[in-house]
This record gives sequence, C-alpha cells and structure tokens, in this order.
Amino acid sequence: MAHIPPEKHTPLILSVEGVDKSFDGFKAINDLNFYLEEGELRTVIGPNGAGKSTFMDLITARTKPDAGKIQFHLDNGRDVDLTRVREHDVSQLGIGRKFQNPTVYGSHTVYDNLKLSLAGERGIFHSLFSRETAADRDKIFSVLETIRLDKHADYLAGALSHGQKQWLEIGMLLAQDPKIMLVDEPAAGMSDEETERTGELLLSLQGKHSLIVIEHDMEFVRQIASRVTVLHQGHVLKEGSFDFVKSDPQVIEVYLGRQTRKH
Ligand SMILES: Nc1ncnc2c1ncn2[C@@H]1O[C@H](COP(=O)(O)OP(=O)(O)OP(=O)(O)O)[C@@H](O)[C@H]1O
Repeated sequence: MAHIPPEKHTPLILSVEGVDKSFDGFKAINDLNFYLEEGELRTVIGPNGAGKSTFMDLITARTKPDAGKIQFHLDNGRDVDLTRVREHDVSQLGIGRKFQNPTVYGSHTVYDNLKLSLAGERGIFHSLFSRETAADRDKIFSVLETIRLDKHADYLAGALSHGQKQWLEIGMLLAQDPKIMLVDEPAAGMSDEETERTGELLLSLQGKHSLIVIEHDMEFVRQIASRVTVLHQGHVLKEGSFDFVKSDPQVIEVYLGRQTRKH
C-alpha cells in the first residue's frame, strides 16, 4: 500500500514509513507511518504495550526495524536513513532523548551538569577540569533561564526536587542543541504545579526544536497538545487535535475508557 505523507505546510523533519518490529514473533510495531513537521510539538499517547517506547527506540537506533524506512530530513536538504546509523551517531546528528527517570549527576552542581552536557565530544574530564569559554557560559545561562533554574545554578543537582531534576535533564538535552527531542513521560510523578510548568517549558521549545512527547496524563496532554498521535498495537490508530482524539469512539474504547490516572 502506498504511504501518503500529510499535506506539507511546513517541511518535515522526520518520516517513519511502513515500519515493522517484532520481538520473538510478537509484532510490537506494525506498519507504522508517522510524520513530524519541523518545529512541531507532537504528543503520543496509547495504552500500555502500544509500542510507544519501541517507537522511540527505533528513532534513536537503539532498536533496528525489521522493515520500513525512518528518515531524518536535515535542513541542508539531505535525508539520513536512521535505520543505518549507530545509536551514538543519532545523538551526534541532533536527536536527543530524555528517558522517564531523571539521570542527573547528583553530586555536581546544576551548572556543572549543564557544562558536562555541553562538553559532548570534548569529554567529561576535559569539561570538569577546564575553564569554559564565554560562549559556553552564555549558553549555560540561556539554558538555565529556559528551564527556570537560573537561581539554582550552584545547587547540587541531587538536592533538587523531582520536577527540577526533570527540567535540568531537559536542559541537559538543550545544551546539545538537538533538532529533535524525544521526551518520555516528563510529567510523571510531578505535582500539579510542576506539571503545568513542564507544559509551559515544552511549549516554549516548539518552533526552535521538534518534539515528540509520550504522555499518559490527559490533563497534561490537553495543556501541550496541538496534534496527538494515538498508538495502538504498534500502529497509528488516530491522529488529530486533542478534542478530535479525545472524543473518538475507538480511542475511548482502546485507551481512554480503560485509563486510570497514574498519579
Ligand atoms: N526487547 C523486547 N523484547 C521483547 N518484547 C519487547 C521488547 N521491547 C518491547 N517488547 C514488547 O513490545 C510491546 C510494546 O512495548 P513498548 O514498551 O514499546 O510499549 P509502550 O507503549 O511503551 O508501553 P508502556 O506504556 O507500558 O511503557 C510490549 O508487548 C512489550 O512487551
């Protein structure tokens, strides 16, 4: 079957076409087609086991598909086939991922955590024992402002609240200037106020970055979503505005009707 990409209003940055992935004969991803526009903030929802994490594993080349194409469209007009790239090289290309649990360096300051992320190829040793350039400092302070931790630059990361650790980790991704950011359940375990601030942060990033956010908390999805993709059995069940997917009978049947609030 021919795969028809959505109408192109804005250039696409990512195309996933006809992707399959099985584990021991079980199809976790089944003929998946997904298109992300440059600067878009897309929310992906779906029941447990729908294939959301596997989808992110495929984009970051942690997992290789059995079939299909995953293309990263660079702004120089080149397309990179992500199924042929190693996981390490995917992050170098500008695709960053934030896992659900924050993994900040607790015994280092917030500032140093960002400095370490900025280091990239230069390496951790070099980063900790060398002076950063003025451009590095500007970048770190700009990220600190974006994640609203500028007053916490000298705090040990281990002393931050859960929400602040999540923002710091988003900041650590930002320090590397990713073109695409994959963010897995950023609001999990957060207070209502932290959740709202996280939504504001993600909304402030769209346009400058393209984001895919996996989330279960529908209030949070309502806050951030412009377009929502519903995954079910490794396939796109529905895609559209929050109101469209929320009132769709099939989405209610397979997901919303069964959902119990996690937090
Ligand atoms: N490495 C693996 N080996 C075997 N089965 C796997 C592997 N990874 C995922 N699966 C299976 O693939 C299916 C999709 O899993 P996946 O974790 O992608 O779903 P999910 O939508 O992220 O679920 P959740 O919301 O619970 O995190 C599940 O049935 C899971 O058991």
